[in-house]
Amino acid sequence: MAIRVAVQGALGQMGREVMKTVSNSPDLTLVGACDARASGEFIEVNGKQIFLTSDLNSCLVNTRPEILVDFSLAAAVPQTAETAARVGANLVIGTTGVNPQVLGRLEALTKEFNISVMVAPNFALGAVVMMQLSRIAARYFDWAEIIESHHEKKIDAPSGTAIATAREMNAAREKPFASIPGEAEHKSRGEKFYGVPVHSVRLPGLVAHQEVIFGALGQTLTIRHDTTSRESFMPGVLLAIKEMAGRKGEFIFGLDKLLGF
Ligand SMILES: NC(=O)C1=CN([C@@H]2O[C@H](COP(=O)(O)OP(=O)(O)OC[C@H]3O[C@@H](n4cnc5c(N)ncnc54)[C@H](OP(=O)(O)O)[C@@H]3O)[C@@H](O)[C@H]2O)C=CC1
Ligand SMILES: O=C(O)C1=N[C@H](C(=O)O)C[C@H](O)C1
Repeated sequence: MAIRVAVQGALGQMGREVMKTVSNSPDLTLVGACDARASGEFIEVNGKQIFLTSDLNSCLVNTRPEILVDFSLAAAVPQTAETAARVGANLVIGTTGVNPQVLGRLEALTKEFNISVMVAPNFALGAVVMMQLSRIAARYFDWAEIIESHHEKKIDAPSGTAIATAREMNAAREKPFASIPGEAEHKSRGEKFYGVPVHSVRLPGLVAHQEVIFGALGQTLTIRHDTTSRESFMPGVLLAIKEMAGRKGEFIFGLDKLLGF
């Protein structure tokens, strides 16, 4: 039987792409769509009429999805998750900027309501590989910096991918990354996350890009990933939907966990 899927943030750049992808997938059925901007109208997705509402609770109660996919706003995630948990929908969350306290609450919801939640800062396979390679390189280089570049409409900074990359690079090491004494006085040195300076660029013309630059005596190593279209995220989103359907009481952070890295 096809997996029933609803989308939160349905009118956004990612939400629209996810609705198209889900409705094109023979194993999935798009049953509901929710967005803060909706005013209770039907929208056409691949020839099918889907009811779009700003009332997530009524959307979920009426459509009973197995999975709610969320690409919306970090500030909205706690309420979205509580609402989904109360109707027993599992969550696949791609929204970034979600703080560790909220992640803790999401994990608690999996136990309280016996639902499963997956949060992934990046669903593009290449980005997941970039993070894995950065984890490996972090063991051998004492110096590292991250430059992440995105479209000018991105609200959060730095990107969720950059924060997760820095955290995992730091966790892969036995000692902190090296730094320059007094560098905190210079804003242009970026903001440090887990000891790694992160620099955020926002420009029209960009989609999503990240460079992780490692340095050592007489050499640098650059690991770079470029997203040129939001289609890049869709295979990862589909994998997450299929993997998370039917799971109970699990909390998973990162697509790498589903790829067996
Ligand atoms: N994990 C991944 O692989 C990826 C993650 N992202 C993340 O996904 C999120 C969305 O990105 P993107 O689609 O580009 O952003 P958009 O701003 O295009 O879309 C977000 C949508 O969510 C709506 N929204 C805002 N608040 C709420 C709410 N309380 N309830 C319901 N809907 C709401 C917005 O409405 P309004 O415009 O009126 O605020 C908008 O329609 C971001 O956090 C981004 O970083 C993006 C790409 C890939
Ligand atoms: O907002 C975006 O566009 C993206 N956000 C995610 C992030 O913050 O890491 C993933 C990707 O970089 C695109």
